[in-house]
Amino acid sequence: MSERLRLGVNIDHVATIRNARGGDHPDPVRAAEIVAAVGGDGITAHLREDRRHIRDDDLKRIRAATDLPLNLEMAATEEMLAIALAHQPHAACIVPEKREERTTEGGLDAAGLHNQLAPIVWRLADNGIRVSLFIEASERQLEAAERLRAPVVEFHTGEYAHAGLDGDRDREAKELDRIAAMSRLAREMGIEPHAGHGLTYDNVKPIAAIPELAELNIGHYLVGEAVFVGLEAAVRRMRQLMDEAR
Ligand SMILES: CC(=O)[C@@H](O)[C@H](O)COP(=O)(O)O
Ligand SMILES: NCC(=O)COP(=O)(O)O
Repeated sequence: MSERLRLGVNIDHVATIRNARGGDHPDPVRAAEIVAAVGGDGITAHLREDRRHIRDDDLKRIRAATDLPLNLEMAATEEMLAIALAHQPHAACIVPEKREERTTEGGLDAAGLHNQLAPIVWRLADNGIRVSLFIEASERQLEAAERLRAPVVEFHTGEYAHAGLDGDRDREAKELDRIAAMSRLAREMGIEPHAGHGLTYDNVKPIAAIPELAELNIGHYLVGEAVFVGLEAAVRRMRQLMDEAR
């Protein structure tokens, strides 16, 4: 099952740089256009409740500027549901959100939050939006995703990335094994597995080599690299590493 692994580029942190000065530059829409031109498979944007990077009008402009599928990352709230229904992204990835966190620290507790998630997941699905759940790679969370009838899960690769940064090879290998095993299980359950968070040129290949994974979403590192080499070159290089891994 080693189909071409899709690359969704998360452009949140182009907006972070823009917002540092409160103006219009750099525009995440321009980033989305570059991703489309260079052969990226999708745009990911996380409309945080505090609007620290992507803002509501960015979604509208991104939708208008490119035909690439938009994967909207969102908290499971009525406010975000209404925004998703208004903008009709290709996919909505439900993520956990804490106002005070620096970034998304862990996976969504799809098991513990079933009753809160179900109406949101099902209304998105009823409106033709492909729902993904951003979860830890665990059997419990996969079973919860199955109960919620989510067609897609995205495994949070943050722990894998942190283990690598800490130089803890055992933990890194354990995390990788866990993501690989849960990717296999997801396929057995008929759920399409994706992965993302904290992926870089250095750590992407073992993840990209997991044959069951259909998509990676990568953002912060690519935007950081783009400062040095440009977004086009950064996306091309990531694409090349992903292709080499398969
Ligand atoms: C859910 C997720 O992993 C992304 O949203 C990504 O981390 C970029 O957004 P933040 O840096 O705001 O978490
Ligand atoms: N869902 C993960 C994502 O979109 C990108 O995460 P990161 O590469 O910005 O850490």
